[in-house]
Amino acid sequence: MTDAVVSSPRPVTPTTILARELAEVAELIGPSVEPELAERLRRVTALAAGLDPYVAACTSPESPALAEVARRTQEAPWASREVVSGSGPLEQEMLSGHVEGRFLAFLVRMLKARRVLEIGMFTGYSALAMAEALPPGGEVVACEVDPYVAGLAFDWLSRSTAGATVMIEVGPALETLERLDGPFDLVFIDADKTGYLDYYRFLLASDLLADGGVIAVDNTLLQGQPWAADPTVNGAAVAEFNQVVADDPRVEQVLVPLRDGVTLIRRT
Ligand SMILES: C[S@@+](CC[C@H](N)C(=O)[O-])C[C@H]1O[C@@H](n2cnc3c(N)ncnc32)[C@H](O)[C@@H]1O
Repeated sequence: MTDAVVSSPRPVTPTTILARELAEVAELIGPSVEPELAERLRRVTALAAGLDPYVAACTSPESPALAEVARRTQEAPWASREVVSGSGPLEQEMLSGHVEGRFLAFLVRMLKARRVLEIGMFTGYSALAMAEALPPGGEVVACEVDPYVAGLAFDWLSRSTAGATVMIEVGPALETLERLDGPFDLVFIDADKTGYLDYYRFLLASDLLADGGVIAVDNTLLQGQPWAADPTVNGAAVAEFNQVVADDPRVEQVLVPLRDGVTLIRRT
């Protein structure tokens, strides 16, 4: 692969964006600053920049199979790839990663889940993280609209025993949901942000979610856009989603400020 330039993911979470902003502010202010201000700037920058590495260091490591999916995703030539209608541009930053993967796996085990539904699979990292936590005979059904990434995920996941059990459904997720049979003990929503409300409403109106089942929704902090920036279309969609869920008397929910935010929702 000649055009693959391996680059580190850019900051896409409130904390990593904050760390980058603080480092840039320190750069702008320069060295000729009062010692106390310089020291405080150093402290807040260290606080923000050190959080994610510390959280990762205190979290169980990812499996070799997951590390492999992460590595291959980082090395894939996203920039040179044509956008497939409906999916939007795909980029390595979409991958949830080590800590969120362990979080999802923890949920699977805590719920004693047997069937898991993922809406938005990308290269398969979170699907594999959840599949690894399932008991024998359990299954992950993973929806993905983009045939290119679905193909990558199929190839990469089939290299591990747990990954080979992931059932990949290619197509717009809402159409897939209409023909799936429930119930699922855990549903992870991580696809197009403008579709979140449709997925949520469909899940609550159908029998796809098991009694006591949990919906986990990714990116509900969306880089801080709902409260701290002019929101993009996706930011506005997530802000509306969060408000609808917060106002919905049928459910209880908690927004966990993990990475870019994960909201856990269950019927009351
Ligand atoms: C943020 S990525 C998912 C990341 C993945 N869950 C992980 O942790 O690695 C979002 C994915 O949703 C897919 N997607 C977008 N719109 C979709 C739709 N309508 N139906 C199914 N998948 C969709 C995109 O193609 C993309 O691969």
